Amino acid sequence: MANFDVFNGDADGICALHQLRLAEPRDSVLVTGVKRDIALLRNVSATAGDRVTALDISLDKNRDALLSLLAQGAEVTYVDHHFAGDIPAHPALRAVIDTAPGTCTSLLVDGMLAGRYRAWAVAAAFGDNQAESALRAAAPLNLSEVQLTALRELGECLNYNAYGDSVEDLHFHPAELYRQLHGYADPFRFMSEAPAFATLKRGYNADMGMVHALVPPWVYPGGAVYLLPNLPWARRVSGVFGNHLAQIEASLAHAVLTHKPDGGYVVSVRAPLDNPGGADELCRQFESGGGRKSAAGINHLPESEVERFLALFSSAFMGVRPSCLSELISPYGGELVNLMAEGARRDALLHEAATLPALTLNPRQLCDLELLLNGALSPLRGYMCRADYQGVVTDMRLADGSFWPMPIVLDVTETLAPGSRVVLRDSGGSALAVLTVDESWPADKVLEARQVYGTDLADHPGMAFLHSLGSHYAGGLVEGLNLPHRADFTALRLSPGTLRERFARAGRSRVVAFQPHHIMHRAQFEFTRHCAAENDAGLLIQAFADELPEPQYFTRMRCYQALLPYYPAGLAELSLLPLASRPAGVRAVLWQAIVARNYGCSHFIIGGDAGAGEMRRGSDALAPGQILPLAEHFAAIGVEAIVFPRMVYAPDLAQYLPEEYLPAGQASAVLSAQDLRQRLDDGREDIPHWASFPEVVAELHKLRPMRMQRGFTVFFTGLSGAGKTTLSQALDLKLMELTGRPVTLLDGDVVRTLLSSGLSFSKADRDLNIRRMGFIAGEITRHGGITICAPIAPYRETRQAVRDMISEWGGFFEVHVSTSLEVCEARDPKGLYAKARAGIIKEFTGVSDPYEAPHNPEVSINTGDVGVEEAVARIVHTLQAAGYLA
Ligand SMILES: Nc1ncnc2c1ncn2[C@@H]1O[C@H](COP(=O)(O)OS(=O)(=O)O)[C@@H](OP(=O)(O)O)[C@H]1O
Ligand SMILES: Nc1ncnc2c1ncn2[C@@H]1O[C@H](COP(=O)(O)OP(=O)(O)O)[C@@H](O)[C@H]1O
Repeated sequence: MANFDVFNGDADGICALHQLRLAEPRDSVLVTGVKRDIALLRNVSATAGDRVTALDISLDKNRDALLSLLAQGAEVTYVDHHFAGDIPAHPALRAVIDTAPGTCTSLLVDGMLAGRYRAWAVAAAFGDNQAESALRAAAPLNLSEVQLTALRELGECLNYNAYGDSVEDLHFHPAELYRQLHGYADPFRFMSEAPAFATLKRGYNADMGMVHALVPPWVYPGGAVYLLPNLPWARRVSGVFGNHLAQIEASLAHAVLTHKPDGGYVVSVRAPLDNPGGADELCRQFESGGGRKSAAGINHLPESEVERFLALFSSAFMGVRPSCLSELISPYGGELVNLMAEGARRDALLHEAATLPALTLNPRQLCDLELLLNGALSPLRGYMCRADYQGVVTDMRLADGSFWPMPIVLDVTETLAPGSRVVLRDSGGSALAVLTVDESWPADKVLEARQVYGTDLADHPGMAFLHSLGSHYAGGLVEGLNLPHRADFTALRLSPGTLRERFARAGRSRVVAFQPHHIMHRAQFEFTRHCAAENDAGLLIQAFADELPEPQYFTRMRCYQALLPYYPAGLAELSLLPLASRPAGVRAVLWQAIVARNYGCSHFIIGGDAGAGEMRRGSDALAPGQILPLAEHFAAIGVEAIVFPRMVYAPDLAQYLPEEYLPAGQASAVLSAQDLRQRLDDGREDIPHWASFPEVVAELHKLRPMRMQRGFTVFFTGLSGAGKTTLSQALDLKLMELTGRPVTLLDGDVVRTLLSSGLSFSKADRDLNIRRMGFIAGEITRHGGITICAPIAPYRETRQAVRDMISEWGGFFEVHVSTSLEVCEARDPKGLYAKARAGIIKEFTGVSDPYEAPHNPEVSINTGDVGVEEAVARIVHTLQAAGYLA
């Protein structure tokens, strides 16, 4: 005779079995699964005389299997509180089924056991979101508040463990969790002693932290529908989250849609706690739906059924709810400017544009124009005229007295006639806008550098920026014809209008802006999430899209995209910001805050970008003493400033926090950008999860593969006849032997006959020759290839330029073939030295032209002393030591 204990994997199923087996111990086969796995009886192969106990799984969903077990002669005890339909009458079936909203299976078992082990039933009732029933059942136990709270926590944690798409998502297989429980008759001892409980509690807190600031994408008068991403934490918390919502807003119904790994959604529905009914009816209208009156779910809701579900949900729960109108921050100056011409006006302008003089905008000017056209620079309606410009430069005020920190003018190379009209084009010739010139004047860059960029220094980046501008400025109104054409990440190029609409639809009244220039790691993620939660706000990540499309840019964007699913669903929006940044310290920050406001943001995070060194704090983004005056200016802008603190990770607390809040004695950890780079270079997988997300690290690995997979260039330099060609050819063969990768050999002679034919041996031509070679080597290195260059390359400065160009993409190894002039001349393999000495060849390196030996080459080889094999071995060794060869 065999025993089978079949039970739902949630708190109610596990506790019900635990109570029963404490009272009536029995060796049994355990049959269970994730909470949604309710058709469990079919997994039981019992025969005559076997005893089957089924707990907390709907009889209706197990009807066929039950009938077949009974037909086999098994004896079945069935205890449950879910929809049962007709209960079969059979002498071998003992059914204790009650579908009343206030009960649960553990309470039914508790009734069967006359209250023995009641505390477990209380925990289960809490876990099943039946707090009132739990308290009623607990009354005779005379528990303290602390004990009641503990039982609630126990129920919630046990219940939480059961949610997931499959048992892989769970912390414990429910059968294993039951076994862990089994040693404890006293739930309080279980909580204080069992490591399993500590694990669940930690997991629960971490997962609930993720949903803390969720905002529902669908809101109805009677309830709200939330969306969770396709990630294990989301699958784990989906059901518990429903209970949590039910408790915090008892008058409303809630549904949580969780993306499933293979498409579609798992759905949890909770009826309002104040009026518990209707959840099961709603869910049963879908093929895989079922449950109880107050809490029900759908195992698989296909994408195509979402609309139908939303319609049924909103009509099932028609309660009255105060409408939550969005009170998004207004645009700066009150109104969102839209400079795009439409309809007949646009047609007329397009027609006129064909006849107008044109200005072709550079990438920076394109960014400025795009922000003007889409309203991000509201209330500006064009480029500033002189009075506005001067007010802004000297006093941060427009002519009308309103605050504005950054000059926005069109820089040109000569004065434009007032009243004239100019068409602004992109480099492809598309007409973007028509400017009516109001004023044009010569730029006073010295004044602007001092006032706006706070500098007189020639090498200040602000000065370089100003010098990149034309010598004159023009101001005047702009009418838009086309937004600058952008081919990359088009779905992320959202205008202020579009974003405002999205925020309003989501019922947002507050939005925090974060404008990163660099990759966001865990510290940035945690702080931004925290800011949004603390301010009951959404988050807008405004990724700067102002650089030329370098590979780093694409990596950056892909990293932001990879990060998004980690935010609670609906919390964060990612959008590209076509803002050409200015190295103007405080003024730049203030300007960017105005732009953020126009995009709908009420809060603005200052600093926090993970730059070349370590993560920059808000205070590091600005010079000391600049933070305080900011407050006043932010007040003028109407946006709340949040200064990014130095975030540290506290391993013992398993969380990030600002360093200043780190409790005394707590250890802290920070992974510096340098350390991260080093680990990436070494191909190490051990980048801690607290430092960055694996998806982000994977993107970085793509951009910066480990050295072994990266391209490199071996650059020989030395006199004619020194042995460059001989060594490079031998190295070429060796590298192919060792790596199996193709190698490109660019010999001085060969390059001169093909790429640089016609070039002389003057200094200028030699430089050009080497730069060409360097460019090609750089391209090959960039794409992960191996290149060997073997020119004379007599000038140090040129070799350094090539080194700089190539090191950006991969390894650069300078090999000085230092064979002496005497030896080279004695060899004179091509008879060139003889000709040079005879004056037949002019400007011959070493004889009548200079050779600047390298100061710090990676390798130095004098082929007068060192044989070819030994020389190649030395180079290979250097490449290995640097990690580029195995
Ligand atoms: N005036 C003069 N000076 C130096 N070399 C001369 C000159 N005229 C011709 N040659 C031949 O050109 C080869 C050097 O070309 P490179 O392109 O390597 O020279 S450079 O790096 O641009 O200085 C060099 O090849 P190698 O002997 O292999 O070095 C010479 O064969
Ligand atoms: N150890 C050595 N390494 C390289 N070349 C050597 C060595 N010993 C003698 N030679 C000879 O020196 C000459 C070097 O010429 P080459 O490789 O064309 O020099 P480069 O390319 O620097 O002008 C060849 O004739 C080569 O056979």
